[in-house]
Amino acid sequence: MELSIDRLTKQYQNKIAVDRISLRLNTGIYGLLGANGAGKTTLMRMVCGILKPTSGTITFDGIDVSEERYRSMLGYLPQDFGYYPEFTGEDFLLYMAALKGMRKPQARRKTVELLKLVSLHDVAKKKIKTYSGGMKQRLGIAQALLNQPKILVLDEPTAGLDPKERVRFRDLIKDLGKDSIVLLSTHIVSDIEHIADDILMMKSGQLIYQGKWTDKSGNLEEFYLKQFEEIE
Ligand SMILES: Nc1ncnc2c1ncn2[C@@H]1O[C@H](COP(=O)(O)OP(=O)(O)OP(=O)(O)O)[C@@H](O)[C@H]1O
Repeated sequence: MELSIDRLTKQYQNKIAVDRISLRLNTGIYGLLGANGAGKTTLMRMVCGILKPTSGTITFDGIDVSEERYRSMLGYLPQDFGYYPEFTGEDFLLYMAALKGMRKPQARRKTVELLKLVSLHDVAKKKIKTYSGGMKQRLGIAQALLNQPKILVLDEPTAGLDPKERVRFRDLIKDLGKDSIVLLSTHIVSDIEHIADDILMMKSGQLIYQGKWTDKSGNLEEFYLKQFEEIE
C-alpha cells in the first residue's frame, strides 16, 4: 500500500501554495505540521482529489487521484466540516453512508459499529446541535471511516477542542494507522508527537522535514517553533 506524491505543485495567481512536494506514504500516521498558510490544506485537498494540482501527480498503488477507484478508498474530514444540527448522530451517519452509495443493511451495521468506536452510541439519537465540539469531531471521524478508507485525511481535526477532548481524540486516532494511511494536519506539536509514526513539516509550500522523530532528534516543539520564528 503506497500513496505516491510526485513533484506536486499548486499555484494560485501569484502565490505558490504547494511547491514541488514529493512523498511516499505507507500505512501509519503522518503528522503534518505547519504554521498558518504553510500549505497544509492545499496539499490535503489535492490528495483528496478536490483541488487540481498545477503540476505533479498523486497515485495510490498506481491508481490516479482523478479515478473513481481512488475516491472509493478515501476518507476525508475537512477543516470546516458542515454538520446538520437538526440531525441525530445516527441519522447523520446513515445519510452520509447513503451519499457514499452504501446499501442500507451495510450502512446500518457500519453506523452502529462506528458510533461505538467513537464513543457516541449513548447519544446516537440526540441531535447534533446538543453535541460538544469534541463529540462533533468524533462524529466527523466516524463519517470519514464509513467506507473503510485506505487513505484517511484529517485536516486540523483538533482545532477548537479542549485539552481533555484532544487526548480522547488522539487515543481514537492511534489505532487507525495500523491498516491505513492517516494524514493528519495540525499546528500543535503535542497533537501528534506521540502518535505520529512520521512527521512531515511544511513551510511556505515546501516540505522542510520528513521522517521519524526520535528522542535523538531533539525537541520537536523547539525545532518547530524555530521554523515559526524565521517566518516572522
Ligand atoms: N483559493 C486561493 N487563492 C489564492 N491563494 C490561496 C487560496 N487558497 C489558499 N491560498 C494561499 O495559499 C497559501 C497556503 O494556504 P493553505 O490554506 O493551504 O495553508 P494552511 O497551511 O492549510 O493554513 P491554515 O493552517 O491556516 O489552514 C496561503 O498563503 C493562502 O493564502
